[in-house]
Amino acid sequence: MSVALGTTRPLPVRTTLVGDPGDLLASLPRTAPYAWVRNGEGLVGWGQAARVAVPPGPGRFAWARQWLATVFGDAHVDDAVRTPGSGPVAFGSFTFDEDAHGSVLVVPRAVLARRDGHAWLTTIGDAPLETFSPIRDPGRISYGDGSLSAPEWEHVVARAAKRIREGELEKVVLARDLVATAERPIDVRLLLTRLARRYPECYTFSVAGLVGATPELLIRRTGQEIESLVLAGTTPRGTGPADDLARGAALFASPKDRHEHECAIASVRQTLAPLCASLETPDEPELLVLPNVQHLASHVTGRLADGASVLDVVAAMHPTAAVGGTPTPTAIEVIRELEGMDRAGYAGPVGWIDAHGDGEWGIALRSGLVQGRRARLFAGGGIMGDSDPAAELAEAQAKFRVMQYALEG
Ligand SMILES: C=C(O[C@H]1C=CC=C(C(=O)O)[C@@H]1O)C(=O)O
Repeated sequence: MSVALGTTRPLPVRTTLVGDPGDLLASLPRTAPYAWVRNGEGLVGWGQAARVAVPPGPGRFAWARQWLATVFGDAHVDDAVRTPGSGPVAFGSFTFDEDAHGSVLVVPRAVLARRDGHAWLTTIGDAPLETFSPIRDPGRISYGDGSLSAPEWEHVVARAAKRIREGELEKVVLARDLVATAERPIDVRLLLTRLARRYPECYTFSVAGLVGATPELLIRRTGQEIESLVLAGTTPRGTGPADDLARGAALFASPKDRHEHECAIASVRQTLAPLCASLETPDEPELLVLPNVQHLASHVTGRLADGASVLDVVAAMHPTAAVGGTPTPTAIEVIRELEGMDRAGYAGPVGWIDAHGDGEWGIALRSGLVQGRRARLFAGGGIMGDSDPAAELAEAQAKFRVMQYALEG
């Protein structure tokens, strides 16, 4: 059934190879751009062939999978490319909290993609597509506190650390929001272009107003193969190469950060193992150096045991301890109690899925929710018993810089 076209016609989908399209993001029209781009490769989409608000609740991923099965199953597909991301594709963003409204799936009317030197275009329907319009600058940006001021948030971090020391839980990830207001409406394409240029190693994404550049790959599924990049443990960049090196070494040697990272790896291992015939997790993390921060990073790979789709794997993994905590149920309660804000799609799964269940989903970090002239920016960090509130605030400020740069250039 074709939902957005308002008819009971199946979606007529056509994918063809195209010549090098250049910068994928440069093809996007102004309204509702969808994107998942890293190092110049990925998928961008525009228009809407079908869209659904996923109802909140514990069954939301199963509901989404069912909806996708209906929309994709009924489509008339002419796919000359037959690769992950060809044929009909849905972009999605799920709220961090399963009880929150705001999760969405969209099948764009056009998807332009590039991988390994090949580019392809998928279109749905015959109606003319919106064409490119010039990108406009949003003008001066001013910032205000979101739900908590910086000192209030430091206080909340101290309370969480105390509860960890008292044994209630092992780790919790706390975040805060900043509200950015521009002089003129914010053109998401400008943010995407700046993010992709400055953070090429990250996944620059845009789905239904949620925009960012996340370094954290929750899961990529290509046939039976899966990959994940687990991040936890962070230090801001230094003042120069020597300071960077010293900070990186200190991060690597920090028991607090290593423990924080081990919690994140353990949660990923625990949720992936039952789904996999084989699973490889490294013994030691590596350093991932980004323009604003350095992270402890572990690259996880595996082979699925059966035909689970990428969304099934997302459902099993979310929320990992990199954005929730350990143990997960207690951490979620503490987040609801202490943060005092709705995370919306921040720290939730964001990405794309095709009709064969392949796809790539990240954790929506270093992101903001853009609406008109306003954007709510989010950043947080893993809190342990020995966390220093001032250091956690500095880490969150460093993470905010990603979206502040996207807004201001
Ligand atoms: C919660 C965030 O980062 C997570 C991912 C990587 C490193 C993290 C950390 O070191 O605290 C966090 O777990 C954020 O960017 O808002």
